[in-house]
Amino acid sequence: MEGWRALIGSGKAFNRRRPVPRTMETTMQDDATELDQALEGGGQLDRVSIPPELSRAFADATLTVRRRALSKSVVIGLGFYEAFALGDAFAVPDRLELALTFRFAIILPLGLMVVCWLRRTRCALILQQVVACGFHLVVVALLALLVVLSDSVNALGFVFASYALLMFMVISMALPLSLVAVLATFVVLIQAVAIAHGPLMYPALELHNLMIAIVIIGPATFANRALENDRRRHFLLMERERYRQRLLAEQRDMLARLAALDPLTELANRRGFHAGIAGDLDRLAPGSLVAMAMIDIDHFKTYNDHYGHGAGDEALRRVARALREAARPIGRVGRMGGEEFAVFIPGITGHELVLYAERLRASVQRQALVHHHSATASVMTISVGVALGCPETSDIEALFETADAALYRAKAAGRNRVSIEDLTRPDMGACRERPDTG
Ligand SMILES: Nc1nc2c(ncn2[C@@H]2O[C@H](COP(=O)(O)OP(=O)(O)OP(=O)(O)O)[C@@H](O)[C@H]2O)c(=O)[nH]1
Repeated sequence: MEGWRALIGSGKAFNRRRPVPRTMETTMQDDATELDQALEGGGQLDRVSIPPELSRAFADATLTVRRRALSKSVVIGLGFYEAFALGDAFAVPDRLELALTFRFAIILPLGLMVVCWLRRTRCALILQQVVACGFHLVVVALLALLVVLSDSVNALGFVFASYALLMFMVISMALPLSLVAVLATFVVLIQAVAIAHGPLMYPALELHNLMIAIVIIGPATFANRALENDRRRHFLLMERERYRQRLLAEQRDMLARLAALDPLTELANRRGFHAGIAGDLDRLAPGSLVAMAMIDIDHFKTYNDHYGHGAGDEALRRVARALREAARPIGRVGRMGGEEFAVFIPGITGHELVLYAERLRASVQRQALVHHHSATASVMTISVGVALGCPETSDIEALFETADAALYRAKAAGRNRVSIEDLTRPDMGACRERPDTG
């Protein structure tokens, strides 16, 4: 059987592939175009829009990144809060004990609890964002309390620290802009209260508070938006790449199928037919026989000459349909070129073959395609040459050649008939026919 496969070549997969509906390909092209458009839109400040049907996928794809950003911001924030304990001696010398209590007895355990919770929880992202923001706001509130309670002017340094903290939160936590607005409002209000009750009774400080807020919140929001746009662009690029890969694979499949198909009759062409035979041989039970039928339409040239090429094409389609029907369920039909067809019949016995070949011949005659210029009959007919062989002892080339010779004999004997050559006869090979159970 090896020799057969070697001759048939490697195109085995073509026939087994499922046809892809044209609509799927078109849809994927449309999707890729929509993604192109989405990628083109959106500058640094304009939000890069995600097509509505992808918004869920985008949310899922960025969920891990956003969750990680939250716990990272709390961990990094904690590092800063504890490290800056050293500055308390300078900022609030009169409230040093309270400041250290805030940092180590409240902020540290609370922060650790929030980090643990953020890493474990699977609750809605917005809730996690609110909790993480809440933690940072507690820190801002405690610093503000120190400003209020301390008599040291240096305590006002905590106002600046709070704005630095706000900038860090807005940039690092991948927050939605609505939450950024709420967060910023809280920080500004807390600072306003702290300044109003702080150690320096200087009304202009409130104005400074607002100016600092604007200077900090503006660039921080810009950075937040730019990072969000980067996340969106990255997602869209990945999606577009995925669509294009799928489209390419579908187009490759379609090309392979087209390369194996005869466009006129939609039967396998010579290449597809050979590839199909390779698959049939793979599935063949050991010791089984196979047959090849070569089929040629009788007096097709005169049919073309008298009825025209268009009618000839239609006749070829009708013959192909008739053969495909008659060859079922075991035979594989292909168009070898011109008005020549072939049927490969795996797992058939000599006795079955006689009837099978006759069925092929009769199927075309039954079409009753009027052919008044045929020297054989008044309707279109075919001649069939069949070779029965054993894959273990003879090769596919020999089967084709023998079937061709049988076809020649059928033509010479008057056409519209079947001629069978048996390569499994004791003098020609070692295979034996299975007992005919029919
Ligand atoms: N309409 C049409 N005609 C085709 C096509 N391919 C080949 N033919 C014609 O098929 C005819 C084959 O003619 P011949 O090879 O002389 O055979 P024949 O007339 O059938 O004679 P016998 O086979 O000896 O019975 C030629 O006229 C080709 O032009 C095709 O795709 N469409």
